[in-house]
Amino acid sequence: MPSRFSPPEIAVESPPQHHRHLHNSFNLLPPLLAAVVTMTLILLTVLTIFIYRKLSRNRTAPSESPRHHPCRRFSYSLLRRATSSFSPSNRLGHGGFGSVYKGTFPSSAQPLAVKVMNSSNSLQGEREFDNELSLSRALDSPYIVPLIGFSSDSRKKRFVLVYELMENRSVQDALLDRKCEELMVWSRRFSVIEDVAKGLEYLHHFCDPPFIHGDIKPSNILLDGEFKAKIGDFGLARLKTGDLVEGLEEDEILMKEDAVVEDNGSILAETESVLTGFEEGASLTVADSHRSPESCVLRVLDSEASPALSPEMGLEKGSVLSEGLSDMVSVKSGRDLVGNKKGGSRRDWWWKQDPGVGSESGRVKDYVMEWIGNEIRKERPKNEWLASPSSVDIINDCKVSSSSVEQKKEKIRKKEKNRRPREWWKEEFCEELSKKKKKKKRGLSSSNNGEKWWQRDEEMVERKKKKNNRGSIDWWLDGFSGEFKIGRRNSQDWASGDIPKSGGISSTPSMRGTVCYIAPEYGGGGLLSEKCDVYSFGVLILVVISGRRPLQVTGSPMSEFERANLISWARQLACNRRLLELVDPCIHSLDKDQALVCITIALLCLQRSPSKRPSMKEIVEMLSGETEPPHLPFEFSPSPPSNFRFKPQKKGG
Ligand SMILES: Nc1ncnc2c1ncn2[C@@H]1O[C@H](COP(=O)(O)OP(=O)(O)OP(=O)(O)O)[C@@H](O)[C@H]1O
Repeated sequence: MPSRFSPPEIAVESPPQHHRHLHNSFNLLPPLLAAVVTMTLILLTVLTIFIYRKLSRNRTAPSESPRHHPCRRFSYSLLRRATSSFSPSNRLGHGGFGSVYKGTFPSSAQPLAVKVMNSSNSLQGEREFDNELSLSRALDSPYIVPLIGFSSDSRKKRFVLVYELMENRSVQDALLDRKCEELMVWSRRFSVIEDVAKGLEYLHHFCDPPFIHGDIKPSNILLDGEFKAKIGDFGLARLKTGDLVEGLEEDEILMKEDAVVEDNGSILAETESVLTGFEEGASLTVADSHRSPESCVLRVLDSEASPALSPEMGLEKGSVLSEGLSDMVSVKSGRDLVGNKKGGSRRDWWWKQDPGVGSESGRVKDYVMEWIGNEIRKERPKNEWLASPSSVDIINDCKVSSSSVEQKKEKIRKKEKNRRPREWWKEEFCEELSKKKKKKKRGLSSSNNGEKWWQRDEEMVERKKKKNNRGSIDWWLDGFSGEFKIGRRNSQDWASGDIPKSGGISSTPSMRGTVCYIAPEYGGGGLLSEKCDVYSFGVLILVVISGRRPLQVTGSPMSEFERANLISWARQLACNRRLLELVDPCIHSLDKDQALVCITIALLCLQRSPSKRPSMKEIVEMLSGETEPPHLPFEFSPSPPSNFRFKPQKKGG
């Protein structure tokens, strides 16, 4: 019988205690690892989300803009790539505060215009950037250049604005420089005028809050691919504080009578008042006298609002601001200027013949005079008729006896061949100035009697009309009222000129407009009102219709001197009922009625009294034919033929 084998009992030793612990640890390891990995993953995810959100906010964070096209923040490197490192070949143009480049994002085909503000040397660029950004985001109209985005880094002083590209660039560029064939059709020019009028109407009356552009001129009117015009560059724009502006319009200007230098329509007065500002602590930098006066931007820099000018920054009164401002007539002004007449006559600048003695005024004089002289010489370098009064005689003699003209011309040509040309135009201006001086001495021009300056002005026009024997230069100078003017300001002006801040919009009184486009009352120290835009729009209409700059010397001598000042020429043509002569001869398919309406509107806009200028709403109605333009004011009524002529030198015997 098989015995049952029972295995020997093996004493099973229980594992030692530390082994059990080890075993337990091994058991715990996987979940522990899992926990660590999970935690790490969670941390990484959170970190990634954080970084991603930060990056994406930097690149594309939508602003609180009410616009349909949200204004986005772009990284500087993205914009650099979009413009091939701001390559000069992509440069579309250059303004007072930097350059504009064409670009495209790698991810989209939309072409862009990238404006890089040069703010390395002054705060003005940064200010314009802030101003433009705050305002443009609030605007949404087919007549305004859309702002797509921006990039800003105040530490590195990089401020960039990104706009929709306007294929045909500015009116200045397309009409005055390139003379685009497309703009030689009347309907296109008319639609440019209409579009700008509607854009300004939107700014003044429909957008919320309403704005004043402050710098309407051809280089700020951009043309898209179909030559539709849009208003751009809101760097000098301000909030239109309706009641304040309208309420102050007349009273404040009246109060500023003293601030406005006697306005008798003379370029000398205008030029002088600019210079007077300089005598009192202004600064001017003019890098290139070949550039036209309208390429100069007047910016009055308040000493308090402009740390760029503070002594701590090493800049003193009258010092040159910066390279970047080189095309600007910049006037440092402010409360310290109140009545601070320096010793000597305010008109002394003219007679300071040595610009090198450190006088800023000398430089301004040089600028204006050199520019006119350059223009004249540039166009007709061989025309010795310009060289001396005796040459002018030849012109006059031409009318009398054409047979001897050639002989005389030849004689004078030989005589003056090696002589430095006498600049007759300078002499004329000097003559005019001394006449005014004498007049003032007699006290004629100081009578004030509480009249508004424009009333005096209009009376002067009437007086002038009655007076038939006007000097040759008077007539030509009529249109310059305000175009070159910066009047004195008193502390009250500055205080009242400071429109209260609202919605982060710059209210600094430190900015002006552009020479030739700036309204006389604003250049003369008044407030910026929507009527300043209306005035600039008037100049713009004349430029668009005539295809000429507001100050331009070209072509044949006699007619050109007459036309050089576009505004006075238009006024003169109105008096002589020859308005259509203003129309660019290159224009075809002209609608004469439309052209007459446009010129009439321009003249209404250019009235010296801001309150007499029409509103943009009224202008749009006139342009659309809804209402008839009113009759031109009395100053444009027909008068006896102008006495404009070159003054022949009296000959002995
Ligand atoms: N959105 C745009 N599309 C195409 N071209 C543009 C655009 N914006 C500006 N430009 C071009 O760049 C030029 C310079 O513009 P910018 O606004 O910087 O200066 P400006 O208006 O000429 O002078 P400033 O601003 O000093 O008065 C314009 O004249 C225009 O030709």
